[in-house]
Amino acid sequence: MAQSTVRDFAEQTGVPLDRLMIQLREAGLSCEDPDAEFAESDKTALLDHIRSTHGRKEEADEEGPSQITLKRRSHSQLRMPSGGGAERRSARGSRAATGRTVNVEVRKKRTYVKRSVVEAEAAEQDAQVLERALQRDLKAAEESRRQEAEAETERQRQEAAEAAAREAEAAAAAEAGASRAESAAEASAPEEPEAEAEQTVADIEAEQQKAESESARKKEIEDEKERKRLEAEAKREREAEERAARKAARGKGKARKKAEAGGRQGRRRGAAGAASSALQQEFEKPTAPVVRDVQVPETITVGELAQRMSVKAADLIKEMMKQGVMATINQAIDQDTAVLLVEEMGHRPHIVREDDLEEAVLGQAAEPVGEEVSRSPVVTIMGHVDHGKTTLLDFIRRAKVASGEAGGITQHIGAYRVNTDRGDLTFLDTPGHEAFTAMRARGAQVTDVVILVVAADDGVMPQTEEAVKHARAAGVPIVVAVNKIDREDADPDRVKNELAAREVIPEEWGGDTQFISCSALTGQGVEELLEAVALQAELLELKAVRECPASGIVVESSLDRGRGPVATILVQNGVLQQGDMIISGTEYGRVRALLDERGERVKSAGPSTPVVVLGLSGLPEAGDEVLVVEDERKARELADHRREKSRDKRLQAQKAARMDELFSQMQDQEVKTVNLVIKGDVQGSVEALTQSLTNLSNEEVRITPVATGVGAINESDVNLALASEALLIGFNVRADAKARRLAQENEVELHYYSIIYDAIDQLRSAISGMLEPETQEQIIGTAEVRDVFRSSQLGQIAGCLVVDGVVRRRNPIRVLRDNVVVFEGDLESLRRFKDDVNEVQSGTECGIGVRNYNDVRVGDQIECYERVTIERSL
Ligand SMILES: Nc1nc2c(ncn2[C@@H]2O[C@H](COP(=O)(O)OP(=O)(O)OP(=O)(O)O)[C@@H](O)[C@H]2O)c(=O)[nH]1
Repeated sequence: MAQSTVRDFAEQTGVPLDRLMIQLREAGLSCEDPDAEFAESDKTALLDHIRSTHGRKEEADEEGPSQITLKRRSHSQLRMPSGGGAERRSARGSRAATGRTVNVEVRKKRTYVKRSVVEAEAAEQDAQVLERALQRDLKAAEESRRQEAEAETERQRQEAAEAAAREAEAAAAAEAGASRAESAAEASAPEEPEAEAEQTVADIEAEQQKAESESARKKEIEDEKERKRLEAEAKREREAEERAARKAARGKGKARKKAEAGGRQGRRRGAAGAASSALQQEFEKPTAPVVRDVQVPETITVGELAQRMSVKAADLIKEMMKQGVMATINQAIDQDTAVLLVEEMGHRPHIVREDDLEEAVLGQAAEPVGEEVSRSPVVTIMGHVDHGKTTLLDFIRRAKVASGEAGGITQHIGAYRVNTDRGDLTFLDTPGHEAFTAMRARGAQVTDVVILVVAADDGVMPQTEEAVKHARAAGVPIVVAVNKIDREDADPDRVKNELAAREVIPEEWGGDTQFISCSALTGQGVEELLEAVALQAELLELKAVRECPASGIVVESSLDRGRGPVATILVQNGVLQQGDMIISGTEYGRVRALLDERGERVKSAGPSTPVVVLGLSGLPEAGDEVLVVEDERKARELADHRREKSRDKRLQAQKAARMDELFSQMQDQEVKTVNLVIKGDVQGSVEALTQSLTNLSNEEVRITPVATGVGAINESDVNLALASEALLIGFNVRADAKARRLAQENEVELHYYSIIYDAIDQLRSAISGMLEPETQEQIIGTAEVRDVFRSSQLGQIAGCLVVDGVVRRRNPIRVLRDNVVVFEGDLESLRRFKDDVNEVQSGTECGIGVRNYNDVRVGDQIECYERVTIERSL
């Protein structure tokens, strides 16, 4: 505490200095110099003195009165003139005849206080002030002393701790040293007393260390407690902060959303609110359009494409609408459309090939490399229905196929290898009916030569023409078999003429097509036909690679109850072995057995050999490529990949179809839909039937196959037919017991067919019933207006001559002027002379009154017509 003088103290307290000096002197303190230091001891003494003198002074004052009060009273009279307010104002005045006299009494009081008392009071006040000041000062001094003492204690404690640490270190060092010294001590015994002395010192030091370490340990515990407390506190604070931050973030999020919305609106409306300005602070607006590299796979959903371009799906959909494409966010679009859209939106599309896995798995198999060897030709027989295709093949392979077929028509592709004198020929027996167009087209793709069968008695028919087109499109040479030459009405030249008209020119006429007259029934000319085919094949120099993984084409597939999926495969390259792992479309499997066209087991099949394969996981599609792969894992991988791809594509097609439907329905609400569920024995038949039935669709009736499949009709087919209100068609298949029961319960009709014509005809007639009957107008008579009369009763009457047909009173009419209809309505009256008649024949004059029309003129024509309702059929 800073030192102060007596004068300072007097100034601080406001007590006059001389009084303070008196007080000090009275307290017995020798204070002559007011600028001398006012020590604490002096202050204490002064305080004691003040406290002690306080009571004594009061006692001393008790001697004699401390004050005297003097009182004086004086009287006087005032004379006041009479009247006026003075009288009233005088409270004590007496009334006189001439004036008034007022007695005035004045009282004075004066108090005298003893000087010593006043001084004592002042001294008392000062003493009180001094007492308070001294108390305050002394208390402050004491407090500072206490603080100093505490600081000192703390310092000492710290020093002790430091010393303890030093000691501990020294002890550790000493211990290390002691172990070293121990051996030395053992060697030098005379040093023992010194060692003892050291021991004593060491004991004391150890005692000290112990005490110190004890205190240090306590301190550590305290520190630990403190640390934990601080940590807990910090944790609480952190959590509180986090909570606050989260809350703030939520608030900000909302604010940002609002800001974004505001920003958007702002941009749209051109108004910038506070929110949009916040947005601008957060994001820097790009100075140039951002061009992105966008990977475009084979199929992609609209949403995903938008994401890859970093645009909003809604914007992309808008762009698509501009391009005339309607799509939803989850709809898959094809690669071409996606590329177009990416370009339209100013980005760079990169087409992603999804065949990498195909290449990796199939490798060499896809592209056969190796020494090429000659192979036998694959021949397809085509022609119009009933022109003798099956009979011809039957003759060639000497087996009765035609007689075993339902309705005498070949229902699906069969592949047969036939040994002839001119080597092996592989025949694909394609049916002649138009329904099998798709299969024929597929057959032509694997075909080297086409035998076009034309019945000599029938000539070129629609399917003959179609076969020519398919062969031409596939670039396959044709050999014409002019069949049924044994028939009396056979006219081979007619066939030549008709085909020449379709640019199939016979060799003898300077063309390049061999025409062979034959009879499939008698076998006449069949040898020549085969020779011609062999010759044609020779010209083609057909080759195949034998030493490579086998590959081929699925000709047909069906589900066999005992053997599972069965596929007829035409091997094109390599040699297919039993035990090979093959993949075909989305199916794969190890070849369990190979069967030839006679149903006999074979171990292998080389190029141009048709073979039945057992062991696939499912039914491949006719026309699918078959490839041998290294192992099952790869085959499975690839099959899965393809399945996924095909599912995507199917999804895409389905969605597109729905959209189409939607739009067409919007355009025309009157369209009737016939849904079909078609099941068949083999894939080819189902496909063909589906196609030909779908082709029956027209503007008014749409035929939609909702489901197709191979195998018996089961419960789920019936359920599907129920749900989609579909006709259930079984082609060469029947419903199983459960399905039959379900169908019966729900009155679902089952339509079984084994001849494709029947299915088509029946559906056609069913659909015909659904067509709206057509109403046609037929003009039944015309009359010319020769004169016009007016009748008071009937109004205007036109005198006419019926020039054509008959005019009937009940039929509607039209009035034509210069062949332009001027009125349409009914007849009011039809008269012949004065009689009303119902009809007037041609060449007869009559009077005609037209209802609600009085402007018939001479030269007009009155046309009488009737409306006829015509039932329609397809
Ligand atoms: N006279 C005579 N009849 C024949 C000849 N070839 C076929 N036919 C008869 O013609 C009819 C039809 O013969 P198919 O072999 O079934 O005719 P297709 O072209 O195979 O008929 P689809 O399988 O329905 O396409 C049968 O009755 C045969 O007997 C022939 O060369 N001469």
